Amino acid sequence: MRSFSFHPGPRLLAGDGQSETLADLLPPGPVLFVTDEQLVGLGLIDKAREALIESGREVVLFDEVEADPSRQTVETAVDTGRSAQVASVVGFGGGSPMDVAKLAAYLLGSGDNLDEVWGVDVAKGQRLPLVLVPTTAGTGSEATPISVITCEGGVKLAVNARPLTADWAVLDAQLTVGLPRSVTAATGIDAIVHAVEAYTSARLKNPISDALAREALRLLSENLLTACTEPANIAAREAMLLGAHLAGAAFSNAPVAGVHALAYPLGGLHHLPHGVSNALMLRHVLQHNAEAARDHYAELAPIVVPQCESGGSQARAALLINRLDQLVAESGIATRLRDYGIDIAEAPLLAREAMKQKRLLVNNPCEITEYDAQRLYEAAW
Ligand SMILES: NC(=O)c1ccc[n+]([C@@H]2O[C@H](COP(=O)([O-])OP(=O)(O)OC[C@H]3O[C@@H](n4cnc5c(N)ncnc54)[C@H](O)[C@@H]3O)[C@@H](O)[C@H]2O)c1
Ligand SMILES: CCCCCCO
Repeated sequence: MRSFSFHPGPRLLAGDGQSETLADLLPPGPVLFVTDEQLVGLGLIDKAREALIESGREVVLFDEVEADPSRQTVETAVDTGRSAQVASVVGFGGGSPMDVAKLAAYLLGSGDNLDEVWGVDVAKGQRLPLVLVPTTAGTGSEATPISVITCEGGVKLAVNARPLTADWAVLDAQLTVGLPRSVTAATGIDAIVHAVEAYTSARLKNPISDALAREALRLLSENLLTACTEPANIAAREAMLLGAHLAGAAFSNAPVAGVHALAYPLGGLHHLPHGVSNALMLRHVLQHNAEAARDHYAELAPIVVPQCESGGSQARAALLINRLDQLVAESGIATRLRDYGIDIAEAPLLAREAMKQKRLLVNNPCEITEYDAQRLYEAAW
């Protein structure tokens, strides 16, 4: 067997109503509860917050997280937690609040500054106790040691280090039932991209990530459209949440690549939702990769197109790409850059920005040059 390492994620607690058991997972003392205003307004945090208060804990609410959170938001969350001398942190929401919560727990616990810890395995300090509760399905952020922050000029930077791994992830699909169709679709596609890119990750692909990615892709591809069309279908919602978590565990160890690298500038510069950015670039990057990743794509094809055991690897790879593209379209996501007011003349700038994501591009099955990226953005326009 080729040598590899694998880091398991947080301990997992799953099932209805589990988000109300947070008090059992946290030490005594004030809790920094990181979420966003919309979730507060929807009442989604109420049961969890009330349970913490009933347990005798002060809940210090930080609900200022925006989509694709900024450095400033992280620093404000840290200031809030430091002022209240919190003993633990809860991240409750989609990837945006969870990423802020991870960094707040780390920076409060270690005393490091954010600018000291960007990159892979730079953060080596201690963090505060941390529990993550995802409400989208999803980034899988609750499973990863990663936080992605949008910095000056729209450049997305990441902290990717084991201390950011939460103590617990709590999967409570009831929290995702109210996801609007557009968010269900975008976050579901993001999870599918995590699974596919982990399976073809050039440097760190490994048997455990492969197994997680395959099961994630099965759960996600079988349930995405049901979750979109039947939002109250709890079985579909559970499958999506578990699939997103497994995909997060997969890419934590076999990192994402070209689709994400080209998606980031669309989020950073145009504030497109993260999942939409991935959906826009998915078909084009997979087609670019098709020759280099043909065998791996062919191995994944029967998961999303069950009757395709026959046919050569090239044909099955094409079936995978076409089926995923069909899922994006049927989920209702508009799939052209022009649909979001982006001018084709921006392709060179977007390509230059994508090239900054070298830590992602090195995981792609084949090279993506700046010219390739420009061409892919033009194809996506
Ligand atoms: N750390 C990681 O491993 C990782 C992985 C992928 C993406 N990300 C990051 O995650 C962010 C995107 O996260 P996201 O796609 O989950 O979206 P998000 O957290 O930005 O939320 C998107 C919108 O959906 C709303 N929402 C969330 N849950 C809801 C619910 N249950 N019902 C109704 N509305 C709900 C939010 O209020 C928000 O308005 C990006 O910053 C991306 O870079 C991180
Ligand atoms: C190191 C960057 C990892 C990216 C996570 C998916 O958005």
